[in-house]
Amino acid sequence: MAEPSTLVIAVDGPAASGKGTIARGLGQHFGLPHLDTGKLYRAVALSLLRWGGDPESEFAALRACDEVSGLLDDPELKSETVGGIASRISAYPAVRSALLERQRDFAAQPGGAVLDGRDIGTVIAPGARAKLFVTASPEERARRRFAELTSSGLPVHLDDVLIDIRARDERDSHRSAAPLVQAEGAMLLDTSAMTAAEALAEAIRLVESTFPSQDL
Ligand SMILES: Nc1ncnc2c1ncn2[C@@H]1O[C@H](COP(=O)(O)OP(=O)(O)OP(=O)(O)O)[C@@H](O)[C@H]1O
Ligand SMILES: Nc1ccn([C@@H]2O[C@H](COP(=O)(O)O)[C@@H](O)[C@H]2O)c(=O)n1
Repeated sequence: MAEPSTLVIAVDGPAASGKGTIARGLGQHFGLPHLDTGKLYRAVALSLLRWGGDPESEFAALRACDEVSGLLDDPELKSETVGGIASRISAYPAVRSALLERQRDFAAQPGGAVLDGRDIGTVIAPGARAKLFVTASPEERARRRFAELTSSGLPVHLDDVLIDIRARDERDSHRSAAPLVQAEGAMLLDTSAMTAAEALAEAIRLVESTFPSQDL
């Protein structure tokens, strides 16, 4: 199989499904730059939080988009508070439009790129060569998020994490602007019963299945 010269890989899926781990691994495997697009929405949320803007105001959230670049490496991006606000402000069409060009430019790099998020295969890079929709049961995703948060020393309860995961799924899947759906042509990867290494190996296999066969 010949590896295509331009390889854009779109990885979408719900919260804590493991899409970021897979997308990062695909980037390393295929030598492609990777963008976690959730960070952009989290940065808008963090900017809003620090400035004291109202997450209920689309106008305030749009203003917060100006501050994204300086916040992308901030450790507070990972907090559940920021993630919750991100899932609210990401429903605003004005916020999605403000972040669109940056993501499309990343996807258009020579050679290709890997992007993960909620609307990569539907809106950002609908022409991507390989599209994956990564999922896992809400209970398994809650366990993974719980383990991640507790290992960072954050005191959380598993039940609360599950409630949060379900609320996030509901908001991300039912908003009118770029809802989370399996894109046309996206290959489903359910990682519920897989280790992270098994999930990456399967993702690599699925991406390689889209390569053109080389004539011998
Ligand atoms: N197959 C797996 N089995 C167990 N744990 C996993 C697996 N895949 C990822 N994880 C762990 O689950 C947590 C969430 O994974 P990851 O950050 O990749 O998910 P995500 O879908 O990108 O999350 P989000 O975008 O909502 O932040 C991480 O701690 C990661 O190490
Ligand atoms: N392409 C994307 C990426 C993310 N979002 C929203 O941001 C929230 C945080 O994302 P994480 O992947 O870091 O959990 C998420 O809940 C989505 O609402 C988005 O809309 N589109």
